[in-house]
Amino acid sequence: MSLVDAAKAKLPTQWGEFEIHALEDKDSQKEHVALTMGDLSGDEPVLVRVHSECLTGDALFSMRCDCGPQLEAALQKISEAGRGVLLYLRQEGRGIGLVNKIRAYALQDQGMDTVEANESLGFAADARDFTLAGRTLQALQVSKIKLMTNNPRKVAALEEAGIDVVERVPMKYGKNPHNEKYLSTKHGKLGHLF
Ligand SMILES: Nc1nc2c(ncn2[C@@H]2O[C@H](COP(=O)(O)OP(=O)(O)OP(=O)(O)O)[C@@H](O)[C@H]2O)c(=O)[nH]1
Ligand SMILES: [Zn+2]
Repeated sequence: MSLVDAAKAKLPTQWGEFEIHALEDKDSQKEHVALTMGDLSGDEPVLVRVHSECLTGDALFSMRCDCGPQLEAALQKISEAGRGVLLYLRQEGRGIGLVNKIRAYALQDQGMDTVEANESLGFAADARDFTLAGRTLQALQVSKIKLMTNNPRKVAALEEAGIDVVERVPMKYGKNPHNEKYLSTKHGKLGHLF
């Protein structure tokens, strides 16, 4: 497999101590991250968040989306369970990269919704390769999970990749006046369950 669990170390956070795994994807040359907590072996399903990179929302406090609050809520839930995995996948802008995401934001500033903006730039509404999530979990030897998401495509893609998703845990966090239209488009056009 081209995805290698290349290095790991302790990662203390405000939600407790995780183990950080740096994963090297030899195909795309991208470096992904998995934060794990507790013993992941055994038959009990593992609580998992598959999070796509959003530099603006995760690190720069943007209120255009719900990514930052979802990221924090996921770490909180894993810490409460004492066991789980957060995959941080480098799929910025639903796979179109940072520069194109900001171009898409500029089009949204002129009135387009998030799907129209992607399409007008020549991209699919969602350009992510979700098989990566399955490969990452396989690299961590996790096969039975409770998935924290509102996105049914993530559930389907993981099932297709051979991961047993026994439960979907809703992630409704971070709604605000600036992301209302974004969230309603996710629901109306991208199939998110809110
Ligand atoms: N192209 C584009 N990408 C966006 C926009 N807003 C947020 N994103 C990206 O969308 C992705 C959000 O990913 P996730 O948090 O995994 O969310 P999701 O697929 O909506 O599903 P959930 O698991 O329900 O959160 C990140 O890669 C963001 O950078 C936008 O307006 N345009
Ligand atoms: Zn975001």
